[in-house]
Amino acid sequence: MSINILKENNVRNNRLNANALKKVKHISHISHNNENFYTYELIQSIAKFLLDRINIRPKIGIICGSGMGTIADSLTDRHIFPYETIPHFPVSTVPGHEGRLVFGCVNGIPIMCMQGRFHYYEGYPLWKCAMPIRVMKLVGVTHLLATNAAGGLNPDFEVGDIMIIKDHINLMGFAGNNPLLGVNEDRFGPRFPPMNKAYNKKLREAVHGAAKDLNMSSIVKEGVYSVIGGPNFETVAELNMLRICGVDAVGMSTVHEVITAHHCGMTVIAFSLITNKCVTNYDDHSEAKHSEVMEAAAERAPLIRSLVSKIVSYIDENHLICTDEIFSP
Ligand SMILES: O=P(O)(O)O[C@@H]1C[C@H](O)[C@@H](CO)O1
Ligand code: HPA
Repeated sequence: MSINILKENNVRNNRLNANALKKVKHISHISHNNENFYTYELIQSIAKFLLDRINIRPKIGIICGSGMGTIADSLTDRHIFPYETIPHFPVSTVPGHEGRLVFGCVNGIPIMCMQGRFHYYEGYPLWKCAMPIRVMKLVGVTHLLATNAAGGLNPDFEVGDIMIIKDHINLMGFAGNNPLLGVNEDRFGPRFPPMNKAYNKKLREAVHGAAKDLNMSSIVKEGVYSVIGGPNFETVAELNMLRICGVDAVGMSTVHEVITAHHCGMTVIAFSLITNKCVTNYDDHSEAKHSEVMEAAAERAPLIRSLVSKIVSYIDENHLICTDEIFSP
């Protein structure tokens, strides 16, 4: 390669790096600082910013998993806030996560929906990934429905199955990483929140009921979700270890949101769409791919929308029955 071409390449690379740095600086999201700078008052100001601009008061929050953004697209009377237009919000960087808050209605019931979530592997500390849950809380949301794409580890699970999450194993928590790290904000919840009832039993039963009504019981399962930090998919040995530990599906999200929501007294229901079967055998040459995850999500989009719509109606009609499981902040 001639000296001139090398020089041109250098100039070009420097320009690209400078642009990337500018973007990172602009979105100011790369931080591994353990100090949660989202004070109660700052979260209040974000909630006020949103409430000042919408005329609905949602009690139900939804988080769209990878490739499941059509849940938000199907809301009626939508008011959309791209994350970069909301003060102090991080931005989404993952394909299949549009990166906006969508307010609107499902069956006339007001909803606050994250069309795109934040993952630890994007470079955000967990307290930052989970911050929108506290915004939901101060907007008035009492019930959270979290969805995600996950790899199926239980050999009985097929691609396209939906696993209602009955419990989780917080692997990142085992390593000391938790969205509640740092000084506790008592106005959100207690220093040491219990987690044995994180996934509301009545709502889990209601989802089975909804699945039955929709004739989809055969694809709706229940199980334990475990979170890894990502972004790499798991090794064979890691997956075999998780299976021995009782894990049915593995993913890279949701747990930090559920912990934060349960901490501040929200009632939680969550489900995983099984988008790929985990490779637990060295002779199996298939590999997990994000494109496959997105395809499986697109395929199931209509069924997921129907299920979400049933769950939302159930919560709206019955939400008072769950208040015994809420501890007040
Ligand atoms: O946001 P979710 O948990 O649905 O996304 C999963 C985990 C990774 O972000 C990605 C891998 O394909 O999908
Ligand atoms: N592992 C982790 N996260 C995932 C997977 C997986 O197999 N599929 C979708 N998200």
